[in-house]
Parts: sequence; structure tokens; C-alpha cells
Amino acid sequence: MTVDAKPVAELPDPRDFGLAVVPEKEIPAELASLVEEVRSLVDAVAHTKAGAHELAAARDAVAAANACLQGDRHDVGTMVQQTWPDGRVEYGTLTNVVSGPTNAAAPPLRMEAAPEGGLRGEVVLNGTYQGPPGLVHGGWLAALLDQALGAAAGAEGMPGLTADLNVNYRNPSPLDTPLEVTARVTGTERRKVFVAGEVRHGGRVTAEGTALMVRMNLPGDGGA
Ligand SMILES: CCCCCCCCCC(=O)SCCNC(=O)CCNC(=O)[C@H](O)C(C)(C)COP(=O)(O)OP(=O)(O)OC[C@H]1O[C@@H](n2cnc3c(N)ncnc32)[C@H](O)[C@@H]1OP(=O)(O)O
Repeated sequence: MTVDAKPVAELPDPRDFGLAVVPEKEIPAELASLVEEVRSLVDAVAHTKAGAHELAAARDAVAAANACLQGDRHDVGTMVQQTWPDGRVEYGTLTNVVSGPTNAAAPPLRMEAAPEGGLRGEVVLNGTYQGPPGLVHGGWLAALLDQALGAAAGAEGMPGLTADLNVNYRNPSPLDTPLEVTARVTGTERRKVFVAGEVRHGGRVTAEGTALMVRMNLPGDGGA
């Protein structure tokens, strides 16, 4: 497919769209550590065989922690600004359910530039992402691919929304073990960005996805 992309010269600044931005380096270490602890807590709660006494004590401790955190909140839509070692700046939502650094529900998946082009990331999904016994839920594999494919378009200067996503489940994806996620742009047509990616376990493709991302309509596009 002919690549006639029109990457934006500079990624749009979310502040220009009225969105708050938090630089990732300004996220307090204590919050990052709390998020990690909550991830572990969710897994522990999901699998616990504790007795009534321990469960009641844990419930009270969690309620106390919850009460501590009912003050100021970031608005929904707040963005996080990540600056990569190569100087590339990327924006994502702070609480993105796949990659958001403050979202304890996010595994989280982080994508980086791959030597062969496109992006690559590694992620371990614990038992709270379970579908079939011992395996990752197919909806979550689609979510990983959607995120990776969107990030690949964004990394090429073409951030947009997913218009169409296709996932092919080739082999089972086990829990609690590293999964490799790769994604790249395969072509463009006006504002349409075609992307493809894979999830692998031990080098074997477990899921592959293709998507059409429609690049953000920006001033100067002339509707194209
Ligand atoms: C760096 C940051 C990394 C962030 C990664 C985030 C990854 C997460 C991605 C997501 O989860 S996005 C959330 C799920 N997706 C949505 O909620 C999108 C909902 N759909 C829409 O908002 C609009 O339909 C959409 C923005 C996709 C397109 O609307 P537009 O009005 O901007 O596009 P328009 O209708 O002008 O169409 C532009 C081109 O795309 C084509 N197109 C639009 N929607 C399509 C569709 N659904 N299927 C196929 N083609 C489609 C359309 O035919 C046309 O093709 P041509 O250039 O050939 O004329």
C-alpha cells in the first residue's frame, strides 16, 4: 500500500484542547508505589482464601486507605506527557486502562521504539485478566493490541482513534508470564492510518491484530 501519510509536524498539545497535562516525571514516587500495591491487592483479593477475621480486617484497612484518597482528583481526560530516551514526546490519558501510569487496573503496557521499526513492549498479565483457565481473556488481548496499534500510529506523528479493529487468536496466551507486543504502521490514505501488530509468548504469535486508525482532524487538514 502506498504510504502517502501526512504526519503532523508536531504532536498537538492537549492543553490546546482544554485538557490538563501531567508530566510523567512529576507523578510522585509514593503514588507510583501505591498503584503497584493496589495492583497486587486486587490480585490478592481475587484469589484469597482468607477467613472471615482476616477479610474483615483487610476490608477495614482498605476502607481507611480509600478515605485517605477522597480529596483533590485529576479530571477525567487528564493527559500524561511521557518523554522517551530518544527525546520523543508522547501524550496518553493518565488513567488509560492499558497503559495509564496511575491506573491500578492497567497491567500496564509500555511500548518503546523497536530496532526493526514500529514499537515493542513486554507485559505480564496476572490472574485478574483471566478468561479461560490459566489464559488471558480475549478482550484484554484486543485491548493490548488496540493500545499498541494506536501508539504505533501516534509514534509516527499520526495520533487518532480506532475506527476498525480485527483480532485473530492464533494460540493461547498464558497468564503470569511475559508477553511481547509489537505494532507498526503499514500504510496510510488521507487521514486513514493502517496498523498491524502481534502478541507473542516465547516467540510464538498468540494473537495478531490489524486496525484502521483515523488520524485526528487538525487545522490545515482541509477535511482530507
Ligand atoms: C500517542 C497516543 C497513543 C494512544 C493510543 C490509544 C489507543 C486506544 C485507541 C482507542 O481505544 S480509540 C476508542 C475507540 N474508538 C472510538 O471511540 C472511535 C469512534 N469513532 C469515531 O469517533 C469516528 O467514527 C472516527 C473518529 C473514527 C472517524 O470519524 P471522522 O469524522 O473523523 O472521520 P470521517 O468520517 O471523516 O472518515 C475519515 C476516513 O475514515 C474512514 N472511516 C471512518 N470511520 C470508519 C470506520 N468505522 N470504518 C472504516 N472506515 C472508516 C472514512 O470512510 C474516511 O475514509 P476516506 O478518507 O477514504 O473517505
